[in-house]
Amino acid sequence: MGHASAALQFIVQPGGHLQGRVRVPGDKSISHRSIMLGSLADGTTHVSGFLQGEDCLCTLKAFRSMGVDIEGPSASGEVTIHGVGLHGLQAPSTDLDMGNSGTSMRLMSGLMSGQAFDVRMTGDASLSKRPMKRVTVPLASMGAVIEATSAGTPPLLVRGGKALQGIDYAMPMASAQVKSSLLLAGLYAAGETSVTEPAPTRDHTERMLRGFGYEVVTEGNRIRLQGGGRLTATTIDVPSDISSAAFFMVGASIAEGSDLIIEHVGINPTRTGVIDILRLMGANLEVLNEREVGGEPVADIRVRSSALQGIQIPEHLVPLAIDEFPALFIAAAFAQGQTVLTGAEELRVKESDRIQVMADGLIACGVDAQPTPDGIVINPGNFSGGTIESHGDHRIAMSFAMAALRATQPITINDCANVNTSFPGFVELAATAGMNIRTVG
Ligand SMILES: O=C(O)C1=C[C@@H](OP(=O)(O)O)[C@@H](O)[C@H](O)C1
Ligand SMILES: C=C(OP(=O)(O)O)C(=O)O
Repeated sequence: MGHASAALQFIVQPGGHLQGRVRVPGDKSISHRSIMLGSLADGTTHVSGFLQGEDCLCTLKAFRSMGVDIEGPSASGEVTIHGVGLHGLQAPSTDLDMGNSGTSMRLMSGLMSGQAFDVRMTGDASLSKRPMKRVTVPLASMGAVIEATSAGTPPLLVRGGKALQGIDYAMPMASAQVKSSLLLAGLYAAGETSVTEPAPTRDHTERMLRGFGYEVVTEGNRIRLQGGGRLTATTIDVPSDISSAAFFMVGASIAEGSDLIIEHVGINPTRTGVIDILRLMGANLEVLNEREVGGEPVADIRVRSSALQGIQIPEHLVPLAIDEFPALFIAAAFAQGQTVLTGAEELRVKESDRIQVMADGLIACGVDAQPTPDGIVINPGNFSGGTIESHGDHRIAMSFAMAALRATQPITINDCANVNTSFPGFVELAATAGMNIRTVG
């Protein structure tokens, strides 16, 4: 992981529009969870539409190194997982490399806490700076023993052979990773584990556990399960990732003359904040052909260009669009009037500090962007172009690529190799849809 060149650049020429039909890769959150639960189930789980991004491949390799026989992924994203049962994992002979993936590190912290063996989990430079106390502290209160750096960052050494006890935990931040980590530890804990979220977050773990026949109760913002059950193998059809679709929603909204259909997008209501926010800004988005695929709602999304308005982003939408803010800041930069975001301090602890890094990039392009502790104020102006430092953050890189559609000068984006963590084939797909984008390095 992360061996691709850090010097990879995107060079995007200004102008153009997006048209036709595109299908973006599979959902990252669902792909991770399909490997985890499929590995721990009794029986054989078939996954289609699996995201072959580096993040999910880290999760897949981790389970292979713990003795799970996993076939694929095939070129079309088919994966077959021969589950070993909740107690069938074996000690890996090496550290588990989680690459750039916070989801892998945090969810696995919970799962590994319930195993009979020790595991050491490492990550790349970005992941090694991300906060893990948000999982290690509540897991410790369940009886887990996890060693981290003094700053509470990876590498993490998770000690095995500990008896876990269920807890009733009120999460201090709205995090699906923390919720999922505790629920996965709860599978191994005595009694009930319950997590209360301050605001709804993505519920893929709960849905997928139910899909594997495990009872999970959701009452308002409280989610609970009993330890000691079993998972039964199932079939998982992974929809396209709305977080990847978001770049194209923003690109088609800002680029005059665009008319794009993004196919088979997951529209789980805990993920659709980006649609709500863009609509509040005046975007022309149609949700077509809604259907249910393997327990997750899916639709085609038609996007036509429109004149966007700056808005005050409602705080309740923040967790429902958490990964889409880099793209939404680009939309705001081309809107009429000011956009204000608050209540989004979580953006500072993603693959980069997404508030600061986006503000720096917008300013480099000539836009007035003022970071605040928990958000940003964007005053759209003359968006010229320039050179952007993505800091190895995939979502920063793809967001600025889309900005070129309305910029007046070319945009060069540095350090783009990590686009492969979530969106392999981004450059090719963007070019097919009408962008003038190439890679160098
Ligand atoms: O559970 C998940 O799959 C994810 C949860 C979110 O993180 P947080 O739980 O830290 O908000 C999100 O940013 C991440 O890309 C994926
Ligand atoms: C925050 C993200 O992922 P992770 O936390 O898994 O690294 C993301 O993909 O935007």
